This record gives sequence, C-alpha cells and structure tokens, in this order.
Amino acid sequence: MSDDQKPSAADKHASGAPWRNFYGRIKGKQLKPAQQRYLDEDLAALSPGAVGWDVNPDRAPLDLEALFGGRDVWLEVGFGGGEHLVHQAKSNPDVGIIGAEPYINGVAMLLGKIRAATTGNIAVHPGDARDLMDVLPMQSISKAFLLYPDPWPKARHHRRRFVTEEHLEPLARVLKPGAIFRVATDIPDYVRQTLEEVPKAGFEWLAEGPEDWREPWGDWISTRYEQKALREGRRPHYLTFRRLG
Ligand SMILES: C[S@@+](CC[C@H](N)C(=O)[O-])C[C@H]1O[C@@H](n2cnc3c(N)ncnc32)[C@H](O)[C@@H]1O
Repeated sequence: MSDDQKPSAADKHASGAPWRNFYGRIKGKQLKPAQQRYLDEDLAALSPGAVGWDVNPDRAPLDLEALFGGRDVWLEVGFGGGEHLVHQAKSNPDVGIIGAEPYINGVAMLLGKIRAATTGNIAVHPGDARDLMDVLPMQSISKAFLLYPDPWPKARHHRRRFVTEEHLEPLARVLKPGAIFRVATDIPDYVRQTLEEVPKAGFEWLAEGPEDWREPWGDWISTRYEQKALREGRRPHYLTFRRLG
C-alpha cells in the first residue's frame, strides 16, 4: 500500500484517536533480563501522566507543576539510548526533562542510565512524541531537542520526517515564545528540509555565521547515532532555532 492510500491524520480510530502512522521500529532484539526489569519496575513511576488516548480521550493537559514542581521543562524527541537526555538532566538539576521514544529497547537503555545517574528530574513517555505534544500545555516547554531524527532518505518518504507540519505545528504550540529548538542531523537533505520547514512553523534560525552549523553546542554530548554517523564518514550539522512570538 502506498502512503497515499493509507489513512491520514484526518482519519480517526473508533476511540476518536487520530490515525498516526509510525514507521520506525518499536521493538528490536530481545531485551536483557535487567532491561525488562527496568521497564517493569521503573517506567510507570517515570510516566509524565495520562498521555494515551485510551486513558485521556479528552486530551486534558498534563499537570507539569505537579510533575516537576515549577521547574522549567525541556523536551527531547526520539532520545534513542538516552545518553543526551541523562547528560542534560544531570547537568541541569533545576530543569525537568520529558523524553519521548517509541523504541522500547531505547526506553529500557534510558531507564538503566537513570538508575545509574540517580537523577530525579526526568519523565519518560514510551511512545510517539505526537501523543505527548497533544497533552502538553500550550507554551509550557522552554527547550526542545530533535537529535538525529530518522532520515527517511527516499524522496517519497520525506513526508515521514519529523520536520513536517504534522509535527512542527504541535511543537510550536507547546513551546514558549523565545524557547530554543535544537536539531542535529548528518543528512544534508534533512538540513535543507529543516531550514525550509521550521521557519514556516514560527521559528527563526539562530546562525552566528556561515560556519556555525559545524560546531556542536557547548553542553553537547555525542549520541549513539552521531557516533555511527561519524564512523561512516557523515558530517554532523547543528541547527539552533528560536520560537518566535
Ligand atoms: C536515528 S534515531 C536517533 C536516536 C538518538 N537521538 C541518537 O541521536 O542517538 C531516531 C529516533 O527517533 C525516534 N522517533 C522517530 N519518530 C518519533 C516520534 N514520532 N516520536 C518520538 N520518537 C520518534 C526513533 O524511534 C529513533 O529512536
């Protein structure tokens, strides 16, 4: 079936949930017993609240005050193995960070790192960031990270990329005016699409000179995917945007 024949976001499930295709991997190789234990023992307590359509069909906004006690809240979309998320949480104890990641093996890896780091300022949504953004209060997030999003290199798959209206419009809605949005990618055509689409959604690119995109952020820690890209000879690009308004 081609993308055109599939249900679109305008189509709904019987529950009222929009039909959101997720094309990435949800499960990889068999989890190690310790990883399964992290999921069983830790995940529920780290939940940001009622995100699923089954438990929150009216999409009532999450109580971030109750979750993080009035801290600034940051969002990481697609945290992979969680190394960047935990690094930021450890470096910024006065901030609360919510991560969304549908790949359950990645979620288990993050939970292992949270145990080792004993940080208390992380919430984890083990699913699609779109479902999370539905229930984040308007203008509640002061920084967002999109680090090495799935590249979808074929032209007919570009519409699956995160930097499309379907994702950027809700992201813009939940970010505070002036909030920072960081995007890292190793795919030149992803840079092109990001620079075209993100400003259309109400952001400005903060480029401090033509070579600015080559330099990682001062508080950067390289991610698993970036390490793979470097091994395979691809160059990272670091783009910083500010939410207008
Ligand atoms: C290429 S990996 C990069 C992972 C990590 N950020 C890194 O740099 O190592 C992209 C990740 O984005 C996740 N992802 C894709 N679509 C997503 C969505 N709609 N919401 C949340 N995560 C998503 C995938 O499951 C995958 O783990």
